Formats: sequence, structure tokens, C-alpha cells
Amino acid sequence: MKAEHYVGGGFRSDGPSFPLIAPVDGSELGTVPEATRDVVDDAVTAARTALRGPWGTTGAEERAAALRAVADGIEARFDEFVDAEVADTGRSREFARTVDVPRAVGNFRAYAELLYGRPERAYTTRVPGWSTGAGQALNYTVRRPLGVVAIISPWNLPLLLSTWKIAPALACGNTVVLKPSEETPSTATLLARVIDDAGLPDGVFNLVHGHGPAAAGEFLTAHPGVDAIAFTGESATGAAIMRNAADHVTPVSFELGGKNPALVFADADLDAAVDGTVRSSFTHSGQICLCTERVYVERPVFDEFVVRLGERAAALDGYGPMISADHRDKVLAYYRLAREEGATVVAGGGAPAFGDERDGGFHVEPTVLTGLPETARAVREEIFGPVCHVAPFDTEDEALALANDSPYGLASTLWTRDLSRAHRVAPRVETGIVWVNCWNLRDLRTPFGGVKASGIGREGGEYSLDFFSEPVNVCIQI
Ligand SMILES: NC(=O)c1ccc[n+]([C@@H]2O[C@H](COP(=O)([O-])OP(=O)(O)OC[C@H]3O[C@@H](n4cnc5c(N)ncnc54)[C@H](O)[C@@H]3O)[C@@H](O)[C@H]2O)c1
Ligand SMILES: O=C/C=C/C=C(\O)C(=O)O
Repeated sequence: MKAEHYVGGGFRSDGPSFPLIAPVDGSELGTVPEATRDVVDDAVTAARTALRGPWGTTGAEERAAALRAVADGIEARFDEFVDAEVADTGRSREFARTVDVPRAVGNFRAYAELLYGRPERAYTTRVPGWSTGAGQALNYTVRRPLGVVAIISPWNLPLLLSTWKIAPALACGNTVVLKPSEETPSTATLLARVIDDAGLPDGVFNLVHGHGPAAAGEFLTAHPGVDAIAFTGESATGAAIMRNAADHVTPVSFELGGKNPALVFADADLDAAVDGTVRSSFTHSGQICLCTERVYVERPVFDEFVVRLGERAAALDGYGPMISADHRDKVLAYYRLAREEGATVVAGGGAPAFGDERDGGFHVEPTVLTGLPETARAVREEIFGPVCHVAPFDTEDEALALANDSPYGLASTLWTRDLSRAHRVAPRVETGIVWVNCWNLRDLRTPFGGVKASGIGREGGEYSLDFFSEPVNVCIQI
């Protein structure tokens, strides 16, 4: 897979480049072009020009048809997308086939459908206290695109997360410049080919590769020609982007980091709670923003839960690598730090020795920790690997206090058979999403996003249309 920029309808790879490394075995997959400031400027200019072209006046029907054509194109090249995502991320083919690529298709199809039947309210009656001025008026709302939208995506779900923003941005009539992670450029390049083949006008979608700080990512988010920024990545990166966006008061939608808690009550179906926590802690080797890294278990079932979760973690095989050597080293450093902070390592805690080519990759062992104080760095800081810390609690209020004592607030799971408890506790967990007796069960119409350092805004269904378009009120004197 050769990664290329896609600017104004043309593929290009001029300028410097850097190697693309396979996480599964450390081999070199190819090279990636590093977009210079000029390439980024060309992309933003092409996106602006496209806004003034036929795309700027297309109606919802045409935009929906364009999104469906892209979905069809991804489906037609399904296996190529699977191959590219597996190569770049080192994840299982099963995950790419059942999650990554189907969700990319689903993202485009969902927003194509959502464009129909988006009722906007109209107001004619005068309501005392709400209506001012003389005479009767008809007020109705229309929606305008924001303009040129910069999308910056991370390496953990490259295709899913980039299309999660590209689809609604295009649905609302914007034009897009995507900067994917430097770690995972391949499916973005393939998507550009699909969009090119689908015949979207030149400049409607643009793709620039490269790094973030003082490179393509920063050139794009600080660009005066960018009208909005949709970013998914680390909270610290979000803060850096926000500082750049501030100069031009650029609106932002942020999906950021997390340190997601699980609350397991003694009345829970313990089999389901253990199974669910294995999934929520170790899927894609913990490299999903929704993954659980803190587990709080009601004391009567704490010992049994720790033993069972540890056994399941120790028995996991076929798990994928960290995305890079740097990230592997970061996760292993947290494993060492946890031990130094006094943790009991129930399972894992190091790097596996497979005795095959995977030893050249970036694998770490699925790990279960316990015994740390809540002040420990391994309990407070996002590790973003296959690791969780388990601690006991005695009361509902204590469980909530533990879960909410975090600078993050993205997602949580709550395991209980008590329906009243579920409805009582869930709204009090300070996360944007609370899954009860399940994990990562998604309805794309629901608000998705985090509170506190986990994000700004919500995406999903109408929430995405609200971010990617500007409502305009038209008031006509009757
Ligand atoms: N909330 C969510 O929905 C969600 C989803 C996935 C990942 N994440 C978070 O993302 C992180 C892992 O992904 P990552 O390591 O790619 O994150 P990252 O912040 O290091 O990089 C994300 C993207 O931002 C770019 N970037 C980095 N610095 C930049 C800068 N100064 N200006 C502009 N662009 C810049 C990178 O090149 C990359 O494309 C974790 O913290 C995880 O929690 C959150
Ligand atoms: O790694 C984070 C996962 C984010 C998932 C979504 O944005 C989604 O399911 O729409």
C-alpha cells in the first residue's frame, strides 16, 4: 500500500517521506509522504475552491447520493481495506472485518439517510415574553455548511474514526482536509481512491499525511483558511490544537482521552461482568478510547472477580501489538511504575516471548493489577494498553466517588441486576457514555463524546449535523 496525499483531485507524494513500520513484526511496510506547509496550504485552498464550485450548491439528495457512492466503493474494496488496516495496526483480521470496515460503510450510509427528514421548526405564533417588535412574522431555520473542515484522526481506529467525522462533514455540504495519524496512513489513502472513483468534485475531500506538532497536523489546525476542526486524540494534543484554534476562534469538536471506570456490584451476573470486563479491557489490546482501565468491585465479590479476571487475562492469546515501539515502551514503563508504586500483578506485567517473528513486533502482556492507592499514576493516568486496575468498594456512594475521581470522563460500564440501582447510579457517573450490563454497544444516532478532559461536544446522529452545520434563522414579516 503506497500512502499518498490527495489534493484537489490529484494524488501526490512530493516532499520528504518517512518509513511506515508494521507493529506486528517491526518490518518496513513502505514510505509515507510528509506534507509540507505548502502541501497543506494547497489542500486548504483546494477545499475552499470546491466550496465555491458545484459542491457548494448541491442539495441534500445529491450529497446523500455521493455518500452512498462512497459506501458502495468501500464495500467493493472491502478486503483491500481489511488488509491495509491489519497491516498498519497489527490487529486481527476478525476485528477489521467485523468492526473497522463495516463501521466505515455504516458511517457513510447513516449520514446519507440522516440527511432526509431532518425537521427544522418554523414559528409563526406570537408568544408573550418570547416575541418582541410589532407585527406577525414567520421564522424558519435553514442550515449552512461551516466551510473547510480540518479532520485529525488517531491511529487506534484509523478508518472508523476518520469516516465518523468525514461522513457528517460532507453530508452537511462542507469540504474536508483529513490528516490521519502518521502511524496509520494506508486506509486513508485507499479512502481517497474510493472518493476519487466516486466522482466527488475535486477539492471536496483532501488528504495530507504527516506528523502532528510543528508538522502537517499543526500546519492544518493553525491554518487561517480552516473553518472548523474535528479532532480525535490525546487530551494534551487537544489542548495544543485548541491553542492554535484560538487565534482564529475556530470551532472545535474534540474526542479525547479517557481512564474509563467499571462498577461491578455484588448483585451482578458475575459471568457477564467478567466476560464484559475482559472485552472492555483487552479488545484491540486496550487501544480503544472506550476501554476500561479502572475496575471497582463491591467487596463481597471482589476476591472472586479478581481471580477470574486474572485467569482470563493470563489465558488470552492471539492478541495484537501496540501501535509502535514507543507506545509499547510507554505501556511497559507503566507496568514497571505500577510495581514500584506497590501493585500486586495478578496477571501479565511484561512483554511476551512468542519465539516467532512477533518477537520483532511491539506486543505487551494483558495485565491485571490490584492493591494500588487511587493516587497512583497507573490508576490516574491513561495508559492506553491492555491493562486494568481492580479495587474494592463497600457502598454505592463510594463507588461513584471512586469512578468520578478522575480528570477524564469518557465512558463507563455498570454491572448490576438491580434495575432501580442501574437507573439511580448511571446518571451520576461523570462520563459521556454509561453502558449497563454491556460494553461498546453502539447506536450511531446517540450522543457520543466525553466530559472533562475527555472531550468537547458530542457527535453521532443529529449531534454531528449540529456541529458540522450552522443554523440560520430567517424571519419574514407577515
Ligand atoms: N474520545 C475518543 O473518541 C477517542 C477515540 C480514539 C482515540 N482517542 C485518544 O487518542 C489517543 C491515542 O491516539 P493518538 O496517539 O493518535 O493521539 P495523538 O493525540 O498523539 O494524535 C492524534 C492525531 O493528532 C495529530 N497531532 C498530534 N499532535 C498534534 C498537534 N500539535 N497539532 C495537530 N495535530 C496533532 C497526530 O498526528 C494524529 O493524527 C488516546 O489518548 C485515546 O484515548 C480518543
Ligand atoms: O477509540 C475510540 C473509539 C471511538 C468509537 C467511536 O467514535 C464510535 O463507535 O463511533
